[in-house]
Amino acid sequence: MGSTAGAFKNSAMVCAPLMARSVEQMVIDMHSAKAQGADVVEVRLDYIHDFQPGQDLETIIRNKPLPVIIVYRPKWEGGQYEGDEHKRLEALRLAHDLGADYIDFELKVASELIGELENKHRNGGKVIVSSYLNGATPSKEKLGDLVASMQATGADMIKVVSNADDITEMERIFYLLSHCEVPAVAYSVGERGLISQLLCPKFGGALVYGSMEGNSIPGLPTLDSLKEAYKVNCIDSDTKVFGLVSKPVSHSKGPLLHNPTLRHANFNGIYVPMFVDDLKKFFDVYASPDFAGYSVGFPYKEAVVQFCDEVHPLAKSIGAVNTIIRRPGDGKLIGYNTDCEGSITAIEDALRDQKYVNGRSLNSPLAGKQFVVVGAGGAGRAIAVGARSRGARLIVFDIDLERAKCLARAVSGEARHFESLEHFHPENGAILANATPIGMHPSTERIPAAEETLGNYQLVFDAVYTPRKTRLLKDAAAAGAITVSGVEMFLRQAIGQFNLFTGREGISSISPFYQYFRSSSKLVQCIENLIVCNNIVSVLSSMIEMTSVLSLSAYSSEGLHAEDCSSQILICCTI
Ligand SMILES: O=C1C[C@@](O)(C(=O)O)C[C@@H](O)[C@@H]1O
Repeated sequence: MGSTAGAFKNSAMVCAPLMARSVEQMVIDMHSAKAQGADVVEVRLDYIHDFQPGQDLETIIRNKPLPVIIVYRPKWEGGQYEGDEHKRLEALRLAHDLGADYIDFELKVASELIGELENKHRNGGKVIVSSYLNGATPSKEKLGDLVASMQATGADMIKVVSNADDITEMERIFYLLSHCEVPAVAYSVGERGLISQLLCPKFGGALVYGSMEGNSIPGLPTLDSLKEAYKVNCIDSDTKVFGLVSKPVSHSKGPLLHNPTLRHANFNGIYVPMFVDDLKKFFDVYASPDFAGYSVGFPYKEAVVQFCDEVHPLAKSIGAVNTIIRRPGDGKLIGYNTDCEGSITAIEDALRDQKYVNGRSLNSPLAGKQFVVVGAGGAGRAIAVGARSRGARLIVFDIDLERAKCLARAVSGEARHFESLEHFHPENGAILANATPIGMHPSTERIPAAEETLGNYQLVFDAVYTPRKTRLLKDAAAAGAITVSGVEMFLRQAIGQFNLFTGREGISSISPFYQYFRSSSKLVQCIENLIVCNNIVSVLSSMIEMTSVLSLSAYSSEGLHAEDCSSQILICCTI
Protein backbone atom coordinates (compact mmCIF):
# COMPACT_ATOMS: atom_id res chain seq x y z
CA MET A 1 0.00 0.00 0.00
CA GLY A 2 1.32 3.43 -0.84
CA SER A 3 1.90 6.03 1.81
CA THR A 4 -0.26 8.62 0.09
CA ALA A 5 -2.85 9.97 2.42
CA GLY A 6 -5.93 11.99 1.73
CA ALA A 7 -6.16 15.64 0.91
CA PHE A 8 -8.78 16.48 3.55
CA LYS A 9 -6.16 16.44 6.27
CA ASN A 10 -7.48 17.16 9.74
CA SER A 11 -10.96 18.01 8.54
CA ALA A 12 -12.77 14.91 9.79
CA MET A 13 -15.78 15.52 12.00
CA VAL A 14 -16.71 13.24 14.87
CA CYS A 15 -20.24 12.00 14.37
CA ALA A 16 -22.59 10.37 16.90
CA PRO A 17 -25.28 8.09 15.45
CA LEU A 18 -28.45 8.51 17.52
CA MET A 19 -31.04 5.76 17.75
CA ALA A 20 -33.49 7.05 20.36
CA ARG A 21 -37.01 5.64 20.29
CA SER A 22 -38.76 8.99 20.77
CA VAL A 23 -38.28 12.48 19.40
CA GLU A 24 -37.97 13.90 22.91
CA GLN A 25 -35.13 11.47 23.68
CA MET A 26 -33.55 12.25 20.31
CA VAL A 27 -33.37 15.94 21.26
CA ILE A 28 -31.86 15.07 24.65
CA ASP A 29 -29.34 12.79 22.95
CA MET A 30 -28.34 15.48 20.45
CA HIS A 31 -27.39 17.73 23.35
CA SER A 32 -25.58 14.93 25.21
CA ALA A 33 -23.64 14.09 22.05
CA LYS A 34 -22.52 17.68 21.79
CA ALA A 35 -21.47 17.70 25.45
CA GLN A 36 -19.48 14.51 24.80
CA GLY A 37 -17.56 16.10 21.97
CA ALA A 38 -19.48 15.21 18.80
CA ASP A 39 -19.15 17.68 15.90
CA VAL A 40 -22.23 16.37 14.11
CA VAL A 41 -25.09 13.95 14.90
CA GLU A 42 -26.74 11.35 12.71
CA VAL A 43 -30.43 11.10 13.54
CA ARG A 44 -31.89 7.72 12.67
CA LEU A 45 -35.57 8.40 11.99
CA ASP A 46 -36.18 4.70 11.46
CA TYR A 47 -35.68 4.06 15.21
CA ILE A 48 -38.34 6.56 16.33
CA HIS A 49 -41.61 4.89 17.34
CA ASP A 50 -44.70 6.29 15.71
CA PHE A 51 -42.67 8.83 13.75
CA GLN A 52 -44.76 11.79 12.52
CA PRO A 53 -42.67 13.47 9.80
CA GLY A 54 -44.24 16.92 9.88
CA GLN A 55 -44.02 17.71 13.57
CA ASP A 56 -41.12 15.41 14.53
CA LEU A 57 -38.72 16.69 11.90
CA GLU A 58 -39.48 20.23 12.88
CA THR A 59 -38.80 19.45 16.53
CA ILE A 60 -35.51 17.80 15.66
CA ILE A 61 -34.28 20.49 13.32
CA ARG A 62 -35.44 23.39 15.47
CA ASN A 63 -33.68 21.96 18.54
CA LYS A 64 -30.48 20.73 16.97
CA PRO A 65 -27.38 22.00 18.81
CA LEU A 66 -25.08 20.65 16.07
CA PRO A 67 -25.20 20.02 12.33
CA VAL A 68 -27.52 17.10 11.75
CA ILE A 69 -27.49 14.22 9.27
CA ILE A 70 -30.97 12.82 8.67
CA VAL A 71 -31.11 9.10 7.94
CA TYR A 72 -34.28 7.08 7.40
CA ARG A 73 -32.84 3.66 6.72
CA PRO A 74 -35.14 1.04 5.18
CA LYS A 75 -34.98 -2.68 6.01
CA TRP A 76 -33.67 -3.40 2.53
CA GLU A 77 -30.51 -1.44 3.40
CA GLY A 78 -30.06 -2.79 6.93
CA GLY A 79 -32.30 -0.24 8.73
CA GLN A 80 -35.51 -0.50 10.76
CA TYR A 81 -38.07 1.13 8.43
CA GLU A 82 -40.52 -1.32 6.87
CA GLY A 83 -43.31 0.97 5.69
CA ASP A 84 -44.24 2.58 2.44
CA GLU A 85 -41.24 3.67 0.38
CA HIS A 86 -43.06 6.70 -0.95
CA LYS A 87 -43.66 8.00 2.60
CA ARG A 88 -40.03 7.40 3.52
CA LEU A 89 -38.78 9.46 0.60
CA GLU A 90 -41.33 12.17 1.36
CA ALA A 91 -39.94 12.46 4.88
CA LEU A 92 -36.40 12.82 3.53
CA ARG A 93 -37.49 15.55 1.09
CA LEU A 94 -39.22 17.33 3.96
CA ALA A 95 -36.10 17.12 6.14
CA HIS A 96 -34.15 18.77 3.34
CA ASP A 97 -36.77 21.51 2.96
CA LEU A 98 -36.79 22.14 6.72
CA GLY A 99 -33.07 22.81 6.69
CA ALA A 100 -31.34 19.59 7.71
CA ASP A 101 -27.60 20.01 7.19
CA TYR A 102 -27.21 16.62 5.51
CA ILE A 103 -29.69 14.10 4.15
CA ASP A 104 -28.59 10.53 3.60
CA PHE A 105 -29.92 8.85 0.43
CA GLU A 106 -29.29 5.20 -0.30
CA LEU A 107 -27.53 4.72 -3.63
CA LYS A 108 -30.55 2.95 -5.16
CA VAL A 109 -32.77 6.00 -4.76
CA ALA A 110 -30.14 8.75 -4.87
CA SER A 111 -30.09 9.74 -8.55
CA GLU A 112 -33.81 10.35 -8.68
CA LEU A 113 -33.96 12.25 -5.39
CA ILE A 114 -30.92 14.38 -6.09
CA GLY A 115 -32.37 15.16 -9.54
CA GLU A 116 -35.55 16.40 -7.88
CA LEU A 117 -33.62 18.55 -5.44
CA GLU A 118 -31.61 20.05 -8.30
CA ASN A 119 -34.84 20.95 -10.08
CA LYS A 120 -36.19 22.69 -7.02
CA HIS A 121 -33.53 24.91 -5.66
CA ARG A 122 -31.09 23.38 -3.21
CA ASN A 123 -31.27 25.18 0.13
CA GLY A 124 -27.70 24.58 1.26
CA GLY A 125 -28.37 21.19 2.76
CA LYS A 126 -25.93 18.57 1.53
CA VAL A 127 -26.59 15.09 0.26
CA ILE A 128 -24.75 12.00 1.43
CA VAL A 129 -25.16 9.02 -0.85
CA SER A 130 -24.69 5.80 1.07
CA SER A 131 -24.17 2.15 0.34
CA TYR A 132 -24.27 -0.63 2.93
CA LEU A 133 -22.48 -3.67 1.63
CA ASN A 134 -23.83 -6.94 2.80
CA GLY A 135 -20.67 -8.77 3.73
CA ALA A 136 -16.94 -8.32 3.33
CA THR A 137 -15.25 -5.36 1.66
CA PRO A 138 -15.05 -5.87 -2.13
CA SER A 139 -11.81 -5.64 -4.14
CA LYS A 140 -10.27 -2.23 -4.88
CA GLU A 141 -11.57 -2.39 -8.44
CA LYS A 142 -15.14 -3.18 -7.38
CA LEU A 143 -15.02 -0.49 -4.73
CA GLY A 144 -13.70 1.92 -7.36
CA ASP A 145 -16.69 1.14 -9.61
CA LEU A 146 -19.07 1.59 -6.71
CA VAL A 147 -17.54 4.92 -5.75
CA ALA A 148 -17.73 6.10 -9.37
CA SER A 149 -21.44 5.29 -9.51
CA MET A 150 -22.02 7.04 -6.20
CA GLN A 151 -20.15 10.16 -7.31
CA ALA A 152 -22.11 10.16 -10.56
CA THR A 153 -25.35 10.76 -8.63
CA GLY A 154 -24.12 14.26 -7.79
CA ALA A 155 -23.51 13.40 -4.12
CA ASP A 156 -21.82 15.99 -1.92
CA MET A 157 -20.42 13.17 0.16
CA ILE A 158 -20.38 9.40 -0.19
CA LYS A 159 -20.60 6.76 2.50
CA VAL A 160 -19.64 3.09 2.14
CA VAL A 161 -20.02 0.61 5.00
CA SER A 162 -18.91 -3.00 4.91
CA ASN A 163 -18.74 -5.93 7.33
CA ALA A 164 -15.10 -6.88 7.53
CA ASP A 165 -14.05 -10.50 7.76
CA ASP A 166 -10.42 -9.51 8.10
CA ILE A 167 -8.45 -6.44 9.12
CA THR A 168 -6.57 -6.44 5.81
CA GLU A 169 -9.79 -5.34 4.08
CA MET A 170 -9.29 -1.95 5.73
CA GLU A 171 -6.43 -1.23 3.34
CA ARG A 172 -9.01 -1.06 0.52
CA ILE A 173 -11.07 1.32 2.61
CA PHE A 174 -8.04 3.56 3.17
CA TYR A 175 -7.35 3.45 -0.56
CA LEU A 176 -10.95 4.48 -1.26
CA LEU A 177 -10.74 7.35 1.24
CA SER A 178 -7.51 8.70 -0.15
CA HIS A 179 -8.58 8.47 -3.79
CA CYS A 180 -12.19 9.63 -3.69
CA GLU A 181 -12.96 12.90 -5.50
CA VAL A 182 -15.67 14.00 -3.09
CA PRO A 183 -15.57 13.89 0.71
CA ALA A 184 -16.01 10.28 1.74
CA VAL A 185 -16.95 8.20 4.72
CA ALA A 186 -15.96 4.55 4.59
CA TYR A 187 -15.58 2.02 7.33
CA SER A 188 -16.21 -1.50 8.46
CA VAL A 189 -18.13 -2.38 11.55
CA GLY A 190 -16.89 -4.74 14.25
CA GLU A 191 -13.55 -5.30 15.96
CA ARG A 192 -11.75 -6.13 12.74
CA GLY A 193 -12.94 -2.87 11.25
CA LEU A 194 -12.13 -0.60 14.18
CA ILE A 195 -8.98 0.80 12.56
CA SER A 196 -11.05 2.11 9.66
CA GLN A 197 -12.76 4.42 12.15
CA LEU A 198 -9.66 5.42 14.07
CA LEU A 199 -7.39 5.97 11.09
CA CYS A 200 -9.93 7.50 8.73
CA PRO A 201 -8.71 11.10 9.32
CA LYS A 202 -5.21 10.06 8.27
CA PHE A 203 -6.51 8.92 4.91
CA GLY A 204 -8.80 11.88 4.36
CA GLY A 205 -12.10 10.50 5.65
CA ALA A 206 -14.82 13.05 6.34
CA LEU A 207 -16.55 11.53 9.37
CA VAL A 208 -15.47 9.35 12.28
CA TYR A 209 -18.34 7.65 14.09
CA GLY A 210 -18.38 7.37 17.87
CA SER A 211 -20.99 6.12 20.31
CA MET A 212 -22.26 8.01 23.34
CA GLU A 213 -21.46 7.07 26.92
CA GLY A 214 -23.91 4.43 28.15
CA ASN A 215 -25.26 3.97 24.62
CA SER A 216 -22.48 1.91 23.19
CA ILE A 217 -22.85 0.55 19.70
CA PRO A 218 -20.97 -2.71 19.01
CA GLY A 219 -17.84 -2.10 16.98
CA LEU A 220 -17.85 1.69 17.43
CA PRO A 221 -15.37 3.54 19.62
CA THR A 222 -16.90 5.90 22.18
CA LEU A 223 -16.98 9.65 21.52
CA ASP A 224 -14.87 10.10 24.61
CA SER A 225 -12.15 7.73 23.45
CA LEU A 226 -12.07 9.36 20.00
CA LYS A 227 -11.66 12.80 21.49
CA GLU A 228 -9.57 12.05 24.57
CA ALA A 229 -7.56 8.88 24.07
CA TYR A 230 -7.09 8.82 20.30
CA LYS A 231 -7.48 12.56 19.73
CA VAL A 232 -8.56 11.87 16.18
CA ASN A 233 -8.64 15.57 15.41
CA CYS A 234 -4.84 15.65 15.80
CA ILE A 235 -4.25 13.00 13.15
CA ASP A 236 -2.95 14.01 9.75
CA SER A 237 -1.50 12.29 6.74
CA ASP A 238 1.97 12.17 8.34
CA THR A 239 0.76 10.49 11.52
CA LYS A 240 2.67 7.27 12.12
CA VAL A 241 0.52 4.27 12.97
CA PHE A 242 1.44 1.92 15.82
CA GLY A 243 -0.82 -0.98 16.63
CA LEU A 244 -1.39 -3.83 19.00
CA VAL A 245 -1.51 -7.01 16.92
CA SER A 246 -3.51 -9.48 18.97
CA LYS A 247 -6.62 -11.65 19.14
CA PRO A 248 -8.59 -10.75 21.20
CA VAL A 249 -7.53 -7.14 21.46
CA SER A 250 -10.28 -5.08 23.06
CA HIS A 251 -9.13 -5.78 26.64
CA SER A 252 -5.85 -3.93 26.13
CA LYS A 253 -5.12 -0.71 27.99
CA GLY A 254 -2.32 0.00 25.49
CA PRO A 255 -4.24 2.69 23.56
CA LEU A 256 -5.00 4.55 26.80
CA LEU A 257 -1.37 4.54 27.71
CA HIS A 258 0.47 4.99 24.44
CA ASN A 259 -1.69 7.64 22.76
CA PRO A 260 -1.45 10.38 25.40
CA THR A 261 2.20 9.50 25.90
CA LEU A 262 2.98 9.87 22.20
CA ARG A 263 1.25 13.24 22.21
CA HIS A 264 2.99 14.35 25.32
CA ALA A 265 6.30 13.57 23.67
CA ASN A 266 5.19 15.59 20.62
CA PHE A 267 5.43 12.51 18.46
CA ASN A 268 2.98 12.47 15.57
CA GLY A 269 1.69 8.96 16.14
CA ILE A 270 -1.42 6.98 16.97
CA TYR A 271 -1.67 3.60 18.67
CA VAL A 272 -4.65 1.44 17.71
CA PRO A 273 -5.98 -2.05 18.52
CA MET A 274 -5.53 -4.39 15.56
CA PHE A 275 -7.61 -7.56 15.60
CA VAL A 276 -5.49 -9.83 13.41
CA ASP A 277 -6.47 -13.30 12.18
CA ASP A 278 -3.68 -14.01 9.74
CA LEU A 279 -0.20 -12.64 10.44
CA LYS A 280 1.19 -13.23 6.95
CA LYS A 281 -1.66 -11.49 5.22
CA PHE A 282 -1.45 -8.67 7.73
CA PHE A 283 2.26 -7.94 7.27
CA ASP A 284 1.99 -8.33 3.48
CA VAL A 285 -0.80 -5.78 3.24
CA TYR A 286 0.35 -3.20 5.77
CA ALA A 287 3.85 -2.77 4.43
CA SER A 288 4.10 0.99 4.00
CA PRO A 289 6.18 3.28 6.22
CA ASP A 290 2.86 4.67 7.58
CA PHE A 291 2.66 1.52 9.70
CA ALA A 292 5.69 2.21 11.84
CA GLY A 293 5.55 -0.36 14.61
CA TYR A 294 3.56 -2.85 16.61
CA SER A 295 3.03 -4.28 20.03
CA VAL A 296 2.40 -7.98 19.73
CA GLY A 297 -0.01 -9.63 22.14
CA PHE A 298 -1.60 -13.01 22.76
CA PRO A 299 -1.47 -15.43 20.89
CA TYR A 300 1.12 -14.17 18.42
CA LYS A 301 4.31 -13.45 20.36
CA GLU A 302 6.07 -16.59 19.13
CA ALA A 303 4.50 -16.89 15.69
CA VAL A 304 5.43 -13.34 14.80
CA VAL A 305 9.18 -14.04 15.00
CA GLN A 306 9.15 -15.52 11.50
CA PHE A 307 7.77 -12.28 10.06
CA CYS A 308 10.60 -10.16 11.43
CA ASP A 309 13.55 -9.43 9.16
CA GLU A 310 15.83 -9.15 12.16
CA VAL A 311 15.37 -10.16 15.77
CA HIS A 312 17.13 -8.62 18.77
CA PRO A 313 19.36 -11.21 20.54
CA LEU A 314 17.27 -11.18 23.74
CA ALA A 315 14.05 -11.78 21.79
CA LYS A 316 15.83 -14.47 19.82
CA SER A 317 16.93 -16.27 22.95
CA ILE A 318 13.38 -16.07 24.29
CA GLY A 319 11.83 -17.15 21.01
CA ALA A 320 9.14 -14.49 21.33
CA VAL A 321 8.71 -10.92 20.15
CA ASN A 322 6.32 -8.43 21.72
CA THR A 323 7.49 -5.29 19.89
CA ILE A 324 8.18 -4.69 16.21
CA ILE A 325 9.66 -1.58 14.67
CA ARG A 326 9.74 -0.82 10.96
CA ARG A 327 13.27 0.49 10.52
CA PRO A 328 12.95 3.89 8.85
CA GLY A 329 15.94 3.48 6.51
CA ASP A 330 15.03 0.24 4.80
CA GLY A 331 11.51 -0.60 6.03
CA LYS A 332 12.71 -3.86 7.59
CA LEU A 333 10.77 -5.25 10.55
CA ILE A 334 12.91 -5.58 13.66
CA GLY A 335 11.61 -7.67 16.57
CA TYR A 336 12.28 -7.02 20.27
CA ASN A 337 11.11 -8.34 23.59
CA THR A 338 10.31 -5.90 26.38
CA ASP A 339 8.21 -8.40 28.39
CA CYS A 340 11.27 -10.08 29.84
CA GLU A 341 12.72 -7.08 31.66
CA GLY A 342 9.23 -5.77 32.38
CA SER A 343 8.15 -8.89 34.26
CA ILE A 344 11.42 -9.77 35.96
CA THR A 345 12.16 -6.29 37.30
CA ALA A 346 8.58 -6.10 38.64
CA ILE A 347 9.12 -9.34 40.56
CA GLU A 348 12.62 -8.40 41.72
CA ASP A 349 11.50 -5.00 42.96
CA ALA A 350 8.60 -6.50 44.91
CA LEU A 351 10.99 -8.91 46.61
CA ARG A 352 13.44 -6.12 47.36
CA ASP A 353 10.66 -3.94 48.70
CA GLN A 354 9.86 -6.71 51.16
CA LYS A 355 13.49 -6.49 52.25
CA TYR A 356 14.11 -10.01 51.18
CA VAL A 357 17.82 -10.64 50.66
CA ASN A 358 18.85 -13.83 49.03
CA GLY A 359 21.51 -15.73 50.93
CA ARG A 360 23.52 -16.73 47.93
CA SER A 361 23.58 -13.65 45.78
CA LEU A 362 22.95 -10.02 46.30
CA ASN A 363 22.62 -9.38 42.58
CA SER A 364 19.10 -10.60 42.13
CA PRO A 365 16.69 -11.76 44.79
CA LEU A 366 15.69 -14.45 42.32
CA ALA A 367 19.07 -16.18 42.31
CA GLY A 368 18.76 -19.79 43.40
CA LYS A 369 14.99 -19.63 43.86
CA GLN A 370 12.50 -22.15 42.62
CA PHE A 371 10.45 -20.35 39.99
CA VAL A 372 7.23 -21.89 38.69
CA VAL A 373 6.00 -20.60 35.34
CA VAL A 374 2.51 -21.54 34.20
CA GLY A 375 2.15 -21.27 30.44
CA ALA A 376 4.97 -21.78 27.96
CA GLY A 377 3.71 -19.35 25.32
CA GLY A 378 5.22 -15.98 24.42
CA ALA A 379 4.82 -14.34 27.84
CA GLY A 380 5.87 -17.51 29.68
CA ARG A 381 9.03 -17.77 27.58
CA ALA A 382 9.99 -14.18 28.35
CA ILE A 383 9.45 -14.65 32.09
CA ALA A 384 11.28 -17.98 32.18
CA VAL A 385 14.30 -16.73 30.23
CA GLY A 386 14.43 -13.64 32.43
CA ALA A 387 14.22 -15.68 35.64
CA ARG A 388 16.91 -18.05 34.38
CA SER A 389 19.19 -15.12 33.55
CA ARG A 390 18.87 -14.10 37.23
CA GLY A 391 19.86 -17.56 38.39
CA ALA A 392 16.42 -18.98 39.27
CA ARG A 393 15.58 -22.70 38.92
CA LEU A 394 12.64 -23.11 36.57
CA ILE A 395 9.68 -25.48 36.54
CA VAL A 396 7.44 -24.98 33.54
CA PHE A 397 3.80 -26.11 33.44
CA ASP A 398 1.70 -26.12 30.28
CA ILE A 399 -1.34 -27.98 28.95
CA ASP A 400 0.91 -28.96 26.06
CA LEU A 401 3.69 -30.98 27.66
CA GLU A 402 5.85 -30.81 24.54
CA ARG A 403 5.69 -27.03 24.64
CA ALA A 404 6.60 -27.07 28.32
CA LYS A 405 9.56 -29.37 27.57
CA CYS A 406 10.78 -27.15 24.79
CA LEU A 407 10.88 -24.11 27.11
CA ALA A 408 12.29 -26.16 30.00
CA ARG A 409 15.20 -27.23 27.77
CA ALA A 410 15.93 -23.62 26.86
CA VAL A 411 16.13 -22.59 30.53
CA SER A 412 17.66 -25.80 31.91
CA GLY A 413 14.51 -26.40 33.92
CA GLU A 414 11.88 -29.08 34.43
CA ALA A 415 8.67 -29.53 32.45
CA ARG A 416 5.34 -30.70 33.88
CA HIS A 417 1.84 -31.07 32.58
CA PHE A 418 -0.56 -28.28 33.62
CA GLU A 419 -2.89 -30.77 35.29
CA SER A 420 -0.25 -31.74 37.83
CA LEU A 421 0.02 -28.15 39.09
CA GLU A 422 -2.97 -28.76 41.33
CA HIS A 423 -0.99 -31.19 43.46
CA PHE A 424 2.40 -29.53 43.13
CA HIS A 425 4.07 -28.55 46.39
CA PRO A 426 6.58 -25.77 45.89
CA GLU A 427 9.70 -25.26 47.95
CA ASN A 428 9.57 -22.68 50.68
CA GLY A 429 10.08 -19.25 49.21
CA ALA A 430 9.19 -20.27 45.64
CA ILE A 431 7.81 -17.86 43.04
CA LEU A 432 4.67 -18.56 40.99
CA ALA A 433 4.14 -16.72 37.70
CA ASN A 434 0.95 -17.11 35.71
CA ALA A 435 1.64 -16.53 32.02
CA THR A 436 -1.63 -17.94 30.70
CA PRO A 437 -4.76 -15.90 29.97
CA ILE A 438 -6.56 -17.75 32.80
CA GLY A 439 -8.40 -15.21 34.95
CA MET A 440 -8.58 -12.53 32.26
CA HIS A 441 -11.83 -10.77 31.49
CA PRO A 442 -14.44 -12.14 31.01
CA SER A 443 -13.56 -15.42 32.82
CA THR A 444 -12.33 -13.68 35.95
CA GLU A 445 -13.27 -16.44 38.40
CA ARG A 446 -10.72 -18.92 37.11
CA ILE A 447 -7.30 -19.42 38.71
CA PRO A 448 -4.46 -21.48 37.24
CA ALA A 449 -3.24 -23.11 40.49
CA ALA A 450 -4.96 -24.84 43.42
CA GLU A 451 -5.97 -22.35 46.08
CA GLU A 452 -4.62 -24.49 48.98
CA THR A 453 -1.10 -24.38 47.54
CA LEU A 454 -0.88 -20.60 47.17
CA GLY A 455 0.26 -20.02 50.74
CA ASN A 456 3.41 -22.02 49.97
CA TYR A 457 4.69 -19.38 47.56
CA GLN A 458 6.63 -16.39 48.72
CA LEU A 459 5.51 -14.34 45.74
CA VAL A 460 2.76 -14.78 43.15
CA PHE A 461 2.85 -12.83 39.91
CA ASP A 462 0.04 -12.69 37.35
CA ALA A 463 0.75 -11.52 33.81
CA VAL A 464 -3.00 -10.92 33.36
CA TYR A 465 -3.74 -7.25 33.98
CA THR A 466 -7.47 -7.03 33.25
CA PRO A 467 -8.77 -7.14 35.94
CA ARG A 468 -5.97 -5.46 37.83
CA LYS A 469 -6.48 -7.70 40.86
CA THR A 470 -7.13 -11.13 39.46
CA ARG A 471 -8.67 -13.83 41.58
CA LEU A 472 -5.26 -15.53 41.67
CA LEU A 473 -3.70 -12.42 43.22
CA LYS A 474 -6.53 -11.97 45.72
CA ASP A 475 -6.31 -15.60 46.84
CA ALA A 476 -2.51 -15.45 47.00
CA ALA A 477 -2.59 -12.27 49.10
CA ALA A 478 -5.15 -13.88 51.42
CA ALA A 479 -2.80 -16.85 51.76
CA GLY A 480 0.03 -14.52 52.79
CA ALA A 481 2.08 -14.34 49.57
CA ILE A 482 3.59 -11.15 48.14
CA THR A 483 1.62 -10.35 45.00
CA VAL A 484 2.70 -8.57 41.84
CA SER A 485 0.03 -7.39 39.45
CA GLY A 486 0.25 -7.74 35.70
CA VAL A 487 -0.17 -3.95 35.62
CA GLU A 488 3.46 -3.69 36.77
CA MET A 489 4.66 -5.80 33.87
CA PHE A 490 2.29 -4.09 31.49
CA LEU A 491 3.57 -0.61 32.31
CA ARG A 492 7.22 -1.62 32.30
CA GLN A 493 7.05 -3.44 28.97
CA ALA A 494 5.13 -0.46 27.56
CA ILE A 495 7.97 1.92 28.47
CA GLY A 496 10.35 -0.27 26.51
CA GLN A 497 7.94 -0.24 23.58
CA PHE A 498 7.50 3.50 23.76
CA ASN A 499 11.25 4.05 23.61
CA LEU A 500 11.54 1.75 20.62
CA PHE A 501 8.52 3.28 18.84
CA THR A 502 9.85 6.78 19.19
CA GLY A 503 13.47 5.82 18.56
CA ARG A 504 14.44 7.47 21.81
CA GLU A 505 16.47 4.95 23.69
CA GLY A 506 17.04 1.24 23.80
CA ILE A 507 15.11 -1.07 26.04
CA SER A 508 17.87 -1.11 28.64
CA SER A 509 17.36 2.57 29.32
CA ILE A 510 14.48 1.79 31.64
CA SER A 511 16.55 0.85 34.61
CA PRO A 512 18.74 3.92 35.33
CA PHE A 513 15.68 6.06 35.96
CA TYR A 514 14.03 3.39 37.94
CA GLN A 515 17.12 2.68 39.99
CA TYR A 516 17.34 6.35 40.87
CA PHE A 517 13.78 6.69 42.01
CA ARG A 518 13.65 3.34 43.72
CA SER A 519 16.59 4.22 45.91
CA SER A 520 15.48 7.78 46.43
CA SER A 521 13.78 8.79 49.64
CA LYS A 522 11.66 11.03 47.45
CA LEU A 523 9.98 7.95 46.09
CA VAL A 524 8.85 6.77 49.49
CA GLN A 525 7.56 10.24 50.22
CA CYS A 526 5.83 10.34 46.89
CA ILE A 527 4.16 7.00 47.36
CA GLU A 528 2.87 8.08 50.74
CA ASN A 529 1.55 11.31 49.30
CA LEU A 530 -0.07 9.49 46.46
CA ILE A 531 -1.84 7.14 48.77
CA VAL A 532 -2.99 9.94 51.04
CA CYS A 533 -4.14 12.44 48.45
CA ASN A 534 -4.55 10.06 45.53
CA ASN A 535 -3.76 12.90 43.19
CA ILE A 536 -1.09 11.61 40.91
CA VAL A 537 -0.88 14.74 38.79
CA SER A 538 -0.21 17.26 41.53
CA VAL A 539 2.27 15.15 43.45
CA LEU A 540 4.31 14.18 40.45
CA SER A 541 4.32 17.58 38.90
CA SER A 542 5.88 19.09 41.98
CA MET A 543 8.46 16.36 42.09
CA ILE A 544 9.75 15.79 38.61
CA GLU A 545 9.63 17.51 35.33
CA MET A 546 6.16 16.86 34.02
CA THR A 547 5.94 14.10 31.55
CA SER A 548 3.14 11.83 30.60
CA VAL A 549 1.04 12.47 33.63
CA LEU A 550 -1.89 12.95 31.33
CA SER A 551 -1.73 9.36 30.23
CA LEU A 552 -1.59 8.24 33.81
CA SER A 553 -4.64 10.17 34.83
CA ALA A 554 -6.47 8.78 31.82
CA TYR A 555 -5.37 5.34 32.79
CA SER A 556 -6.17 5.69 36.44
CA SER A 557 -9.80 6.36 35.65
CA GLU A 558 -9.77 2.97 33.94
CA GLY A 559 -8.60 1.11 36.97
CA LEU A 560 -5.01 2.04 37.69
CA HIS A 561 -4.61 3.25 41.23
CA ALA A 562 -2.10 4.74 43.57
CA GLU A 563 -1.00 1.27 44.60
CA ASP A 564 0.56 0.86 41.18
CA CYS A 565 2.46 4.04 41.52
CA SER A 566 5.99 2.71 41.45
CA SER A 567 5.47 2.00 37.79
CA GLN A 568 3.61 5.22 37.28
CA ILE A 569 6.60 7.08 38.52
CA LEU A 570 8.80 4.93 36.39
CA ILE A 571 6.82 5.83 33.33
CA CYS A 572 6.82 9.50 34.12
CA CYS A 573 10.54 9.51 34.58
CA THR A 574 11.46 7.75 31.42
CA ILE A 575 9.48 9.82 28.98
O1 LIG B 1 1.86 -8.37 27.27
C1 LIG B 1 1.69 -7.30 26.70
C2 LIG B 1 0.46 -6.54 26.85
C3 LIG B 1 -0.22 -6.36 25.51
O2 LIG B 1 -0.64 -7.60 25.01
C4 LIG B 1 -1.49 -5.51 25.73
O3 LIG B 1 -2.45 -6.09 26.21
O4 LIG B 1 -1.51 -4.32 25.45
C5 LIG B 1 0.76 -5.74 24.55
C6 LIG B 1 1.98 -6.62 24.39
O5 LIG B 1 2.90 -6.09 23.48
C7 LIG B 1 2.65 -6.79 25.71
O6 LIG B 1 3.77 -7.64 25.60
